[in-house]
Order: sequence, then C-alpha cells, then structure tokens
Amino acid sequence: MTETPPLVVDIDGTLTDETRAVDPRVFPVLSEWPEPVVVATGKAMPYPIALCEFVGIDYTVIAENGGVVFVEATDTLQIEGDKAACLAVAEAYRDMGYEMGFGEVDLANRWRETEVVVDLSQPEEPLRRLAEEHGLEFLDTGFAYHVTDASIDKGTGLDAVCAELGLEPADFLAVGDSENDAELFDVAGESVAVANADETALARADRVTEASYADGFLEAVEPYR
Ligand SMILES: O=C(O)COP(=O)(O)O
Ligand SMILES: [Mg+2]
Repeated sequence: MTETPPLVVDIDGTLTDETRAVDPRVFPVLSEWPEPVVVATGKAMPYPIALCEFVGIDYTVIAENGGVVFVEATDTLQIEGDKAACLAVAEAYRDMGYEMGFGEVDLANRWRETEVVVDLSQPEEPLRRLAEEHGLEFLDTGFAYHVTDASIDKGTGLDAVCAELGLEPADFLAVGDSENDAELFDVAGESVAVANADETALARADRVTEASYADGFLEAVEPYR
C-alpha cells in the first residue's frame, strides 16, 4: 500500500451527492484517515466545524475560501480579508435592486466573517462587475457566487494550517470540484478533481476521477485505503 498523505478536502460537490447531501460513505473515510484531515470550504465556519464534530475528527478547517482558518490542535483562529469592501459590493448590488437571494434570515451570510455570497438565482454580471470595481475577486463555485478578497484563497488557508501543524502543503492530497479549489490544487502535493468539477478545477488538477461527486472522492482516496 502507498503511504497515506494528509488530506485536504472540499465539501460541496466533493463529499456530497448531486442533491448537495453529504454521502454517508465518506464518514468512515474521514474518521479513519491516519493523517491530518483538513476540511476546506467556501462555506462559513460553522458548517465545516459541524462536519468535523459529527464525524468525530479534530477541527482543522479552512472556511470562507481561506478567509477563516481554525486549527483546534493549536487553538488558533485566523481571520483575514476585506469584509468591509465585500459588504460595500453587497450594498451596491442591493441598491441596483438585486437581492442576496437566501431569504430574510440568510443563513449563507449570517455567520460569514470575511466575504459575501449571493445565490445563483441572482444576476451574475452586475455582481462580477461590482467585485472587479472594488478590487475584489468574484468566484462561481457552482453553489454560490462569492465576492472575496483577491489575496486569500484555500491555498493560503492551507499555508496557515501547515504553519500550525508543522506540515508542508506539498505533503497533502487535495480533492475538490471547482474554481475555489484551484489554488489549493496548485500548492498540494497531489490534486484530484472529481469528474463533475468545473473547467478551472479540471485544468488545475493532477488527475481527474472517472466517478462524480462523493463516488469521485472515494475513487480519489482509494489508493490510500
Ligand atoms: O460555498 C460554496 O459555494 C462551495 O462550497 P465548497 O467550497 O465546500 O464546495
Ligand atoms: Mg466544492
């Protein structure tokens, strides 16, 4: 058997099925992985923390596309990004008559500390333009539009995790599905895109699985199981 590397894994589109539900077959893979597991997502921190909690693994998470990094082992929280600039974009977008699209309570933005997300049901182009005008990055993950700090991504998030754990990004196997995983793929030692990945993720990955969604994740980690 090949030596098992530390694992950094995306959530939406990678651990989920096509209905966005986490595939329960991934739980034992994560809980039995013999090396550190980092959950790296565009979602706000409570989501990956809850995943780690209920799977029963250490909280080692990259949330908000790198804006929020928490490493339980060293009790370290890093929050980076120009949230004020992102909120200014959201306000300008609303002033144009558009909505965030997640309803009144808006759980997608409620616990978000460094960026702003807009539902895919809302117009993309004005948001993309506003993000550019404010010097921010626009991301379409296939699950939401993100307006985020251009200097931060899941790759810089992995750097921060590694500084805490005494590891190198190049030690890691990374598995993901969309353009918010591209920088992670660049810094990881081995990067795998699941078959449903977008063009950016497919182009930046070292290999692409035959299977999609969680089946693709299970295929990606199979050599190490
Ligand atoms: O929050 C998103 O838009 C995508 O989340 P993910 O990074 O876990 O795929
Ligand atoms: Mg994803």
